[in-house]
Amino acid sequence: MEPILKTTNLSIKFGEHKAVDGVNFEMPAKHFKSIIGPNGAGKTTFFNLISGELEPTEGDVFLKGASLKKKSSVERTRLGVGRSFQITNVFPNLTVLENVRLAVQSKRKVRFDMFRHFLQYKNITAEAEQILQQVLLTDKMHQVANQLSHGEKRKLEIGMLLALDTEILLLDEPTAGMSLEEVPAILEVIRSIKERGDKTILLIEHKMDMIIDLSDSIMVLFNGTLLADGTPKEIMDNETVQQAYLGGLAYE
Ligand SMILES: Nc1ncnc2c1ncn2[C@@H]1O[C@H](COP(=O)(O)OP(=O)(O)OP(=O)(O)O)[C@@H](O)[C@H]1O
Repeated sequence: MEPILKTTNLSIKFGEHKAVDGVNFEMPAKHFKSIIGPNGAGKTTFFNLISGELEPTEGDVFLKGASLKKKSSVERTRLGVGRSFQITNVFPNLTVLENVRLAVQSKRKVRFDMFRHFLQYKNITAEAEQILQQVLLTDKMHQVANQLSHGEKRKLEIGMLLALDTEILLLDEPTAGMSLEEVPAILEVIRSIKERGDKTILLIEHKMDMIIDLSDSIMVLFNGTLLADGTPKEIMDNETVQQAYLGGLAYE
């Protein structure tokens, strides 16, 4: 079966530095793949190349066999490649519900007009509330976004990504900067998305122990190159990975 997402020789140079270097990767639909690798390995740059924020120096990205070379990041989102929002894309003075409602609206490409589209407006609100339930933010629905804790902001980012309803979710370190108490809730949110079974998920995570039992497969980036790609067990048992990465860095 055609992989849903594939890269061929994907590479980008910043000056003389190859941040992503000839990466060939593919994944089937509804698969959960994690990307690990030490600081500066090229993980976020790899995401930026897939989502279209950066243009490759060489190589290409394919969605269901079709080249994305000429597609902007907005077009890629429309085609089904969703990248988690950074909190900077969230309207800080709007409530959590209002933010998610706007993301639902943007997916539906409708203009807000409460009188002419009252029914549609109710549908959008219902969908936004359902998403907030999924990301465990129902009790914060009416709170202004900039008053959320760090962990809650990350849940909101995931909620806004879900609102766009893309087939593929690119999640860049959703637990970054979180306090230890906040981590289980975000992992629960991710697990529940996986268990619904309708998304293809690519997740960058630093902390190996967090993703072992979530992932169908794990790929390891090192100095911009793809060092290994396999089941969690294969990656744990891989000697090159152990030497390059697991020898201390993964649990730092
Ligand atoms: N826009 C840019 N201009 C120049 N160099 C860049 C740019 N973006 C990334 N780099 C460099 O590319 C390399 C890969 O960075 P990247 O952020 O992708 O790594 P990472 O694996 O995501 O690291 P981390 O785990 O720390 O987030 C680094 O050496 C970084 O300094």
